[in-house]
Amino acid sequence: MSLEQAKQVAAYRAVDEYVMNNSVFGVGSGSTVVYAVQRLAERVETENLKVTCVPTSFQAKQLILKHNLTLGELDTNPRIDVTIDGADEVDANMTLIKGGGGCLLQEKIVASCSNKMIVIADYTKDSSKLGDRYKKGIPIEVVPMAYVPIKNKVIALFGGDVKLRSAIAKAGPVVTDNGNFILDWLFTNQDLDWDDVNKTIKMIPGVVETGLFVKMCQKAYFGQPEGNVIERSA
Ligand SMILES: O=C(CO)[C@H](O)[C@H](O)COP(=O)(O)O
Repeated sequence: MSLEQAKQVAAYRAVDEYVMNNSVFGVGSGSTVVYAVQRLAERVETENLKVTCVPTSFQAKQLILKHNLTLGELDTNPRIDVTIDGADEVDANMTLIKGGGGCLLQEKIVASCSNKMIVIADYTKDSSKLGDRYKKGIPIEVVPMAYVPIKNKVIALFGGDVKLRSAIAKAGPVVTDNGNFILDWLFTNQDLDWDDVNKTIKMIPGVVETGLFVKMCQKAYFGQPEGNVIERSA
């Protein structure tokens, strides 16, 4: 079974188990979420479900519109029943690294407004400790004018290295949906207290959000190479 099929089985399982009629659904971002929205669209069609979808990015909004699902926003739907999102890595304590796709800020806002946050991922995201498998570091969204001092402060506080994320189809840095830059912090100490790290980095002026999701996710589904799905709960 391919990696794509592993993503699909995890996404389908989560949507089948968690999305209910007359509910508000937070739509995460990334390649795995594409399968979740596909499955939701099938269920809306066949079961005539009424679901309002709140996006976590430009990509998520486009997915919702493409499938003719009902688009909502936090102004009108400040409480979300369940958000289903991908992750770059999930550790044994259900701490997540998110933001590989650069959408961490809106993803964290929507997750923070959700009664439940469910992660869907293929088996390569399942780790014991953060950094075991995901080698691109922890994303930090920053106000552009502050990226150099923030980079220096993170290194002074916690070590490792920090890279400004470069765009691929554009010269220069990635600019997020919110007009900010992304720093990727390549940490070397895997035994840090991630709750403390998250809070400390967030206090640096100019930091908008970190890709550390601590105590936010209740359940993760990992699609396996054999086609089965492994579940982990917080
Ligand atoms: O956090 C994210 C985007 O900001 C994604 O959820 C994360 O990068 C996983 O993406 P994919 O499902 O493509 O592996």
